[in-house]
Amino acid sequence: MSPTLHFFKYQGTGNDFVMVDDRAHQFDAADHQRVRHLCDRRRGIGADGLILLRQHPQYDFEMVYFNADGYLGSMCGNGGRCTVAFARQLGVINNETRFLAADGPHEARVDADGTVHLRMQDVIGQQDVEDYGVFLDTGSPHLVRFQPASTLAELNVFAEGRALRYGELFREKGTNVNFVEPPATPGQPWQVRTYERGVEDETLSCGTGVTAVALAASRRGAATPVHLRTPGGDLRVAFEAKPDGSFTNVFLSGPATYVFEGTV
Ligand SMILES: N[C@H](CCC[C@H](N)C(=O)O)C(=O)O
Repeated sequence: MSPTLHFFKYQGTGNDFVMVDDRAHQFDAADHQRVRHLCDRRRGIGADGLILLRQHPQYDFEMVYFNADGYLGSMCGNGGRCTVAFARQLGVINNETRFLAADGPHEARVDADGTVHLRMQDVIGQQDVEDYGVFLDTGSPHLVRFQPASTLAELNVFAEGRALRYGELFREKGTNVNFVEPPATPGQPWQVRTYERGVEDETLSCGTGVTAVALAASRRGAATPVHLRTPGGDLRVAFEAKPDGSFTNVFLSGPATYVFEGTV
């Protein structure tokens, strides 16, 4: 039997997380089965991932992110914003912070309306992958596929995303897969649906995913900040494109909301 656990539930544009105040480093991160169980929507609390907020000697806190499959994931953008809101709720930070995540240090700022602006790592560049789309690493690996007009709503994201994620090209490490519909008229948002590695399903939104989409869209004329619409809500990505094809000052902005808490 695992010891009693007090948890908090957060969501950011419908990407939902079990959050644990593990400042004391007591949660067994190697217990994949327990994490998977807690994220199970029928047998547990239910979430796309679980996040530990841990104390760190050099940063305000450390964010340790697990996918719903129970294993440590790479960077999670929506989870990062939620962890910042959680740290604020716990009184660990005020409105600005510097914290550590799987891909290195991040800075964030919280507006009066609760919007969290999360600084992502610089992105080295983007790679065209045959007919598959554009590949970028925004802290997590992402394939970006631009779809023809008016096809995104009907697309079978689960089947198509899964085939690519387990396909020949990405088999070893897998990838997240984002399907994008450019705006029909200028000023409208870029629409995005994402199949997530580690959740192994479509989620309502993926933060590192929309970041990848925004940077890929910048090559197709999207100006910073890019407005993106996921099934779970709207996000914005601001960036500075450098002449060598890399990106710096990348910020992911959007809501991060407390849902409930409990004990299991
Ligand atoms: N939902 C997350 C992405 C998690 C990446 C994860 N699925 C992995 O590939 O390890 C986000 O908002 O950025």
